[in-house]
Amino acid sequence: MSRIILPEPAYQHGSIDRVGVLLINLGTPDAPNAKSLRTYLRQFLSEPRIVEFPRWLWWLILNGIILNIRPGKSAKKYAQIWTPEGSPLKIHTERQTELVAALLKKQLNSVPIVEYAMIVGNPSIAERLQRMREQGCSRILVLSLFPQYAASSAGCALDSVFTELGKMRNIPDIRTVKHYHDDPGYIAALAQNVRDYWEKHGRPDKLVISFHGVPRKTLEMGDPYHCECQKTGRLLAEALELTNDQYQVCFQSRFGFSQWLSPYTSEVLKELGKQETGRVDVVCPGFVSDCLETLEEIAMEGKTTFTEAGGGEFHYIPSLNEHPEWIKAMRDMIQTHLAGWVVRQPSEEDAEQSRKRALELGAEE
Ligand SMILES: C=CC1=C(C)c2cc3[nH]c(cc4nc(cc5[nH]c(cc1n2)c(C)c5CCC(=O)O)C(CCC(=O)O)=C4C)c(C)c3C=C
Ligand SMILES: [Fe+2]
Ligand SMILES: [Fe+2]
Repeated sequence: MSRIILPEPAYQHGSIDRVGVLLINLGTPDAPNAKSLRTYLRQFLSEPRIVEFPRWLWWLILNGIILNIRPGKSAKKYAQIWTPEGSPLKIHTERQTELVAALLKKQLNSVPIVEYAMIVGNPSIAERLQRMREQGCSRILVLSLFPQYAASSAGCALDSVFTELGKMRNIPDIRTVKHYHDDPGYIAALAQNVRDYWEKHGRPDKLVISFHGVPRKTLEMGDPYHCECQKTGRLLAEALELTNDQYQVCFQSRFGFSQWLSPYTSEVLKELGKQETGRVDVVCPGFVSDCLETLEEIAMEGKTTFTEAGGGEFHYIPSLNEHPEWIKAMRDMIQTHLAGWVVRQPSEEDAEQSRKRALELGAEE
């Protein structure tokens, strides 16, 4: 396949040499209607890392069946979670970007340009990489907003970045963070978010820890996603000091008819309902922003499944969204991976720690 290497403005000696950070999330439709959903689903479901099927056969199924039925159905679901400012996924991703940029600015003396992009829809990875190059970014750190690596999520994000870099003449330095399912800052933020919720609303009989599913065959083909989800689940339960019978890891959002990772969240909730469990809380650590899959599939559909089967109270614990511990965890990961590219300045917290230490030392003398 031939590839066009794009022209660039003439090279300038002494031109600005900036560091950029690109956060990547999945993407969301532009509006909750069938037309926008058709565009979104066509792009999403044409990604070879999302649907691994013989191309010609998948083209027929996608265009002949799925794009005629799913856009209308999905649009109705999106309409239930849409806000006056737009799609929750986009709003949270935008806010996270602004907040982490502000924290980095406090701590680094060479301030990186922080942008976000979406694998599917807008703003696209191509557009944002181009914009970062125009702003003088010659070194770019890519952090995908999927803590657990799956070929269909973080893999897809990295693939799209590499495709765009492959078209550039003057390719920037690139660093990538492919996963952080066991990062201590991420786990501490998840645990704090759950504790905050329990402080306000009390505790459940069972904590259901639900992750987005993927086809089971991808596990057999070497995708680490299943193991990374299990590890996040275990570390979160340990941080919350839960015993084995107080939590359950499971997988949601099955698409199509093949076997996906199990147990399925819907079946777990039905079973807990049948056992007349007094209260179930569900948390979704794989989604750092609330989106269709958490707000509709879990908080609405999941609640109905559980209560109709005979269960008592159902609570959905919101995603990390703009939780300060999560923003700090992102900042720390970014700083770690920018090592050597930017110089760290002592933060307010560091200065405070030094003042305290000086006072303690004074008292000891
Ligand atoms: C968290 C990581 C995700 C993985 C892994 C993932 C795999 C995956 N998804 C589909 C099919 C669909 N997913 C849809 C929505 C959606 N998926 C994720 C995340 C992961 N997907 C998010 C964050 C969202 C919500 C986006 C939003 O706008 O709020 C959809 C579209 C909605 C619908 O019509 O149901 C589809 C389709 C597959 C096939 C797959 C792995 C093979
Ligand atoms: Fe998905
Ligand atoms: Fe779903």
